Amino acid sequence: MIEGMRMDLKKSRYMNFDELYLYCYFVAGTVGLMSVPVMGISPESKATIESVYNAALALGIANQLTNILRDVGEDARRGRIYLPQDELAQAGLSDQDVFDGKVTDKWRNFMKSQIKRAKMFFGKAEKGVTELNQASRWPVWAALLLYRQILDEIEANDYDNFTKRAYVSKTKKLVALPIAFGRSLVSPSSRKLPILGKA
Ligand SMILES: CC(C)=CCC/C(C)=C/CC/C(C)=C/CC/C(C)=C/COP(=O)(O)OP(=O)(O)O
Repeated sequence: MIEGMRMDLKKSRYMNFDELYLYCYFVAGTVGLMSVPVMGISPESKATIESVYNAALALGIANQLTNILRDVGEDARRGRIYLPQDELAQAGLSDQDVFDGKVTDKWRNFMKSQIKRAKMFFGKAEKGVTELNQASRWPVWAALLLYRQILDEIEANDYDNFTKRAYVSKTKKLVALPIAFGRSLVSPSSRKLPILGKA
């Protein structure tokens, strides 16, 4: 984690997703990994320990990617671009376009693919939540559902993450909590098929 903070002080550009992933791993993936022994794995879980850690790591990465996508405008105003440089170029975008902050079709398409990838990490994370101890499942489901909705809000803002800060309304938060609670009642043993434990 300290390495990630060091990296953030030294770097303001990421050449490709591998570099960005490493940064996300350091600053957020590590938080996810450290949470597992604190929260505990359910005694009923038949999943491999490795698969639970992988899900926790994925939630850290998903959260950090979401943070980055939400804060594009704010970061650009501080001269920072966390988006992968090669993917920006492939989309026909330059740093200057990010600094100019105009929502164009190129930007929308670029953002769609970035959001899709972040959602994929949330998907990986979902597979591990049920394996956690009962008491930890509700807050983790709540955090996952609420944070993932920030991505939906970026879409709802027509991908304007330059001038708008995507956030989840109080009403949507209140709706998410009972949904998270419902999901937290699913225990590892009540699963029909063991979906974890395989590579
Ligand atoms: C899914 C399973 C099996 C377990 C759960 C494991 C957990 C709790 C994962 C979550 C890890 C987590 C909370 C990561 C934090 C990521 C994050 C959003 C960091 C934000 O850091 P900054 O970049 O300082 O934020 P700002 O940009 O808002 O300042």
